[in-house]
Amino acid sequence: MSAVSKLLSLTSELKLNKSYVQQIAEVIAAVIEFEVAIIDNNLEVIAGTGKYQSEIGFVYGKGSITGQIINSGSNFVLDDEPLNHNICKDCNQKIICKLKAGILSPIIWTGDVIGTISIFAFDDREKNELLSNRDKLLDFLMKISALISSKIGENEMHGRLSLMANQFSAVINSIVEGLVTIDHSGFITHINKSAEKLLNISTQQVCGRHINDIFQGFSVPKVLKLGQPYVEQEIQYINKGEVCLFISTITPIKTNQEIIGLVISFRSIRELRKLAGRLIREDRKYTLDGILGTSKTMTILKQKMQLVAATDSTILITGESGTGKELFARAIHEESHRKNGPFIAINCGAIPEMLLESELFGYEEGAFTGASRGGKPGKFELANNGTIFLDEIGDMPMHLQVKLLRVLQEVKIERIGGVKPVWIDVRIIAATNRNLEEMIKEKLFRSDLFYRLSVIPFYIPPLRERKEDLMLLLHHFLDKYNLILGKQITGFTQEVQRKMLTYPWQGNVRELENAVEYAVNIATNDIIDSTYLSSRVNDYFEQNASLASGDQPTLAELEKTAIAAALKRFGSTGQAKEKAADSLGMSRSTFYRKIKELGLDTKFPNINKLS
Ligand SMILES: Nc1ncnc2c1ncn2[C@@H]1O[C@H](COP(=O)(O)OP(=O)(O)OP(=O)(O)O)[C@@H](O)[C@H]1O
Repeated sequence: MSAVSKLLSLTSELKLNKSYVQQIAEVIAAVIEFEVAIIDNNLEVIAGTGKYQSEIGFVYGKGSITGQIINSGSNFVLDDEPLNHNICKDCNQKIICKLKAGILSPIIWTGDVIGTISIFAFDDREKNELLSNRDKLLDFLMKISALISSKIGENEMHGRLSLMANQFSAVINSIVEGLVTIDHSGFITHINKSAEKLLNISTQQVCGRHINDIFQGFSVPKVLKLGQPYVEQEIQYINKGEVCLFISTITPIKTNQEIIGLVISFRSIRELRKLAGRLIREDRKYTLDGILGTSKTMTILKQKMQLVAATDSTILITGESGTGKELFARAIHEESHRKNGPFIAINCGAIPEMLLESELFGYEEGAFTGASRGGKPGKFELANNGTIFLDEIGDMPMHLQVKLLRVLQEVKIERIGGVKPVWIDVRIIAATNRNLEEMIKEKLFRSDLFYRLSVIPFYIPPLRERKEDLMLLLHHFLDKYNLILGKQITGFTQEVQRKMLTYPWQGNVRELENAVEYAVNIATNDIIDSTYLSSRVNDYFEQNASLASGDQPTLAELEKTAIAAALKRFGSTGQAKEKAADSLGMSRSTFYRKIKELGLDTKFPNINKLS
């Protein structure tokens, strides 16, 4: 017990062990036939026999002999009646005290006097006996006193150990890793809560079983022999026929250089992969560098976006669905000085017209039936000091287009039912996959709003127009889903590549990613062939049979023909090659690499002839 808690509860060490000290008192009294008293440092009688048993709980005064022994910490032999003895002069009990003689010994624990153990004589026969054996009895009491101290130490240690064990078990059970401990023969001694969950097994079912009944993939004797920790070992657990793979770390438990067991900590590989996939995705997300694309159009797009990110001008991003409009909008926000402010996205096409106005501009309390108490801020207010992304702006109803135009002109909003304007500092990025110019002609979109929004217009070309990006994305998504799903698929057959390059990808990058995820999920080979493509993709080629037929040139052939044609058209000087690369939407370095890979530079006689 700590000093603080002892003070708070006023519980002495002796009192905490009172049943033990009472037993001691009774044993001594039975052996030496004197009355025994054990009194703590609060001068309270904790245990005793005869008169002292009935005094348990009684507190003596400071002037009592015990009080003085506790103060001095020395043994004492009372060889006369209290009234005649100097030590008893300040005791408030001395008039009624019937003592004839006594021997007192302090109980010392961790250097402090925590009480006394005493034997007393109450008649002349006892007095003679006690005094004639004083040395032996004192020695005996000192030994008993030491015994009590060691028992207190033992109990305290036991208490501390069980507190530590409880804390340790709480820590062990709170960690996400599964933990299994085994003894030196490989029998399981303990598992934590996470292990119970991961193995779908209870402690009772598993403790006492051999580790190799549970895990396959490592040899206990080998680990015990080497005595080295094993890091990131793959181990297998078969649960009702289903194989679960874990990554484990195996650490020997040593005492005095001897290995007495092992701790196996493990995590599900599947979960780790999911985590890695998420981290990769999140890490890469939302910066212009993180947007994949090396085609000329994408490279220029990213450069321009980098430049305008620094300004506050309104941006309109157009492009088919799934081309990455929101991704670009987020990246612009991240590259801007507003990056520490909020990025608020709202899909104007997905919210019912009735709600869109209040979602955008908020409302005051009582603005309409059902309006929340205290009102509600709209997305514009929430985006203050940041960026608002108005997705599917082409779906915004006409009356809200008017209101939005006013916001753009006046940089302030009014909540529905509100009277005072709220000034906002928000950058607007709008996006649509609709042709706003056509909509203007059909009077479905306001031209004044269009011009206000498209201060800086960006068009993201569809995937089918940037084949170089398509191949890059294809392999990126293959790596990503290999990692997430724990597969080792190495690539795509020529036929699949050709199909991927020919398929129109109406859903663009989103659709491509879904197609790869689907294929990696169901593939059982290490290469993706046409059987692993979704029926949507395969149906397309069934309906357009000629597109995917074997008569079609391979990807490499297509590339070779395109590059050769460009070289033929522009020539093979440095400047000409640059123009040729431009015309193919390829970066210069890729173009040079391809020429080399395809053997076009020196081995293509026509080119040299034409240049
Ligand atoms: N260049 C790219 N690199 C990596 N991932 C991309 C790229 N372009 C798009 N994606 C991914 O494709 C998916 C669709 O992107 P996003 O939502 O930005 O498209 P969108 O044009 O806004 O679509 P919609 O018009 O349907 O709202 C997202 O998962 C995005 O991360």
